[in-house]
Amino acid sequence: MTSTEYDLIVLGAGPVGENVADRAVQGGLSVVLVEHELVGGECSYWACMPSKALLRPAQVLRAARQVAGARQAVTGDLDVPAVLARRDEFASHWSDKGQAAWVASAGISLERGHGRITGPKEVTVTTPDGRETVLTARHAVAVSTGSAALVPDIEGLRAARPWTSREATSAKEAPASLTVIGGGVVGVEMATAYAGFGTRVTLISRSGLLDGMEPFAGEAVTKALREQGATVLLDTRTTRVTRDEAGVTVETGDGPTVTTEEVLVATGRTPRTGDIGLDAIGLTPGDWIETDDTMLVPGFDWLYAVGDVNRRALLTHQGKYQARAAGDVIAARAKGVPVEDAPWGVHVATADHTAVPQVTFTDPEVASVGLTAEAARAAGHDVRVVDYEMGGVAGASVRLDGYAGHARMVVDVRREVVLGVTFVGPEVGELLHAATIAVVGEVPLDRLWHAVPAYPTVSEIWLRLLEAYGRPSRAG
Ligand SMILES: Cc1cc2nc3c(=O)[nH]c(=O)nc-3n(C[C@H](O)[C@H](O)[C@H](O)COP(=O)(O)OP(=O)(O)OC[C@H]3O[C@@H](n4cnc5c(N)ncnc54)[C@H](O)[C@@H]3O)c2cc1C
Ligand SMILES: NC(=O)c1ccc[n+]([C@@H]2O[C@H](COP(=O)([O-])OP(=O)(O)OC[C@H]3O[C@@H](n4cnc5c(N)ncnc54)[C@H](O)[C@@H]3O)[C@@H](O)[C@H]2O)c1
Repeated sequence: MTSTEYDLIVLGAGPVGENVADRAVQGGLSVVLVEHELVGGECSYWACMPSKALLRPAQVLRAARQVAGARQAVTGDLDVPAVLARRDEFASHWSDKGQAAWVASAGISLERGHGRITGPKEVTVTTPDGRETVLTARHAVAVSTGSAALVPDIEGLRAARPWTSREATSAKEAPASLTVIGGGVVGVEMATAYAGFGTRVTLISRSGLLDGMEPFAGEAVTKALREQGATVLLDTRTTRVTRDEAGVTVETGDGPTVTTEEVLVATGRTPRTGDIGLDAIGLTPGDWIETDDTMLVPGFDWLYAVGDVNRRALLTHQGKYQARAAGDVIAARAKGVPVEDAPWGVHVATADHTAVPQVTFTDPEVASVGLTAEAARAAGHDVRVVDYEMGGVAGASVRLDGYAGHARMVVDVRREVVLGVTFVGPEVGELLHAATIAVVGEVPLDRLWHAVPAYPTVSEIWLRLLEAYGRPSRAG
C-alpha cells in the first residue's frame, strides 16, 4: 500500500472529471484523476461521439436525396460497414492513449483503478490486481463518476441480456431487427441510426416520444421514424421480455408482441455511486448526489459532485460547464480568494436551471434551449408563444427541396425577453447557439430586432419569429 497527497482528487475521468482537473491545475493546484476504465468516459466511447458518428452518414444521404440535381447522383445505398469503421475512428478504437497523453500534458496525475472514498478527503484506489493506493486531498474531492444505463424492473428483461446504449453505440454489425424500449433521446437517436442501416426497428414508448420537450418535437420525430421504416408504438407498456433461439420477444400490455434479433433498453440513467464509498461519509450508495450551484455537496466543505452524477443536466456540455465552475471554485477556496457565487457569477452553474441547450440528432433534428411553453407557465411566467413553419424561410427552401420544420419561441411578455426556443427540422442543431445567447443574455426583443440574420440562411427564422411577435417599441 502506498500513500500520496494532492490538493484535489477527482474521481472519474470522463469529460467532466477531465475538465474539473484541468481548471484546478490552471488555478495552481496539484490534481490526481482516478479512472477504472477509459480516460474520456462514456461520452467518448459509448455515447456522444460514436452515436453521432452512427447517425451522420444516413443524414447526409437523406439530405442529398432531397436536393434535385444532387439526388440524381446518389445511386447507391448506405455502406454500413464503412459507417461502422468511421464510428470506430470516432471512438478511438476504444483506446484512451490519446486522452491519457492529454492528461499528462495538462500536468494532471492519473491513477488507474477503482476509487472509493474511505474517509474525509481520502480516496483508496484498488487496481485490478488488488494493489491499493491511499490518496489524501489537502483541499477537496470531486466525484464525477457519471451514470450508467438503467435497466428497469420489467419481467425477464435482465435475463434476456438486452443491449444498453453501450452495445448500441459499439455494435460491430447491424442486426436484422431491433426492438427499442424507451422513447427518450437515446431511444429515438438509436432507432433513427439503425433504421438508417436497414434494420427493422420497432420502438416502444410508454408515452409519446421526447416527453418534456415541446409536443411538436416528439410528433415530428414519430412521423419521421415511421417514414424511415420504423414501427413506433406509443402509449404502450412493455410487460415481459424473453430470449430464445428465435431472438428476443417483447410482450406489451395492450399492444402487439414483437420478436427481433436484439432489444435495446433506453429508459434513462442511474448514477455510478453504488460502490464509491458514500456510506463512509454518511451518504447513501446508489443515490444521485445533490449539490449547490458551486457543485459543493451540502454538509461538506471538501466534497463536490460534478456532471451526470449530480443529475442537474445529463449532458456533456453542461457537465463541462459545471466542471469549469467547480475547478475554479475549488482553486479559489483553496487559495482563500473571494468566491463569486451570486447567480451568473464565475463560480456557479446558473444556466443549469433555465438555459440548458440540447440537440437530439434525429432526422429532423430537435434543438431546444430554456423553457418550453408549459414549463414557463408552470414557473409562473406571463407567456406568449410564437410559432412559425420553417419551410417558409427562403434559406431553408434553398437548403433542401420541401424543407419541413417548425420553430417556437416562448416570450416572457412582461420583460419582453426570450425564455425558450425549440427548432425541429433538418440540421437545426447549428441554429441553437443563437437561441442560447438570447436566453442566457436575456436580450430584450427590441434589441434582438437589430441582430440581422444573413439572407438566405435558415437563421432568418429569427426574423420571422420576431415579426410574428410584433416589434416592441422603446417609446412603449
Ligand atoms: C447513447 C448516449 C448518447 C449521448 N449523446 C450525447 C450528446 O450527443 N451530447 C451530450 O451533450 N450528451 C450526450 N450524452 C450524455 C453524455 O454521455 C453524458 O452527459 C456525459 O458522458 C457525462 O459525463 P461525466 O464525465 O459526468 O460521466 P461519464 O462520461 O460517465 O464518465 C465517468 C467516468 O468515471 C469513471 N468511474 C466511475 N466510477 C469510478 C470509480 N469508482 N473509480 C474510478 N473511475 C470511475 C468511469 O469509468 C467514467 O470514465 C449521451 C449519453 C448516451 C448514453
Ligand atoms: N443528443 C443528446 O444530447 C443526447 C443523446 C443521448 C442521450 N443523452 C442524455 O442521456 C440521458 C439518458 O437518455 P435516455 O434516453 O436513456 O433517458 P431519457 O430520460 O431521455 O428517456 C428515457 C425514456 O424511457 C422511458 N421509460 C423510463 N422507464 C421506463 C420503463 N420502465 N418502461 C418503459 N419506458 C420507460 C421514459 O418515459 C423516457 O421516455 C438523457 O438525460 C439525455 O440528456 C443526450
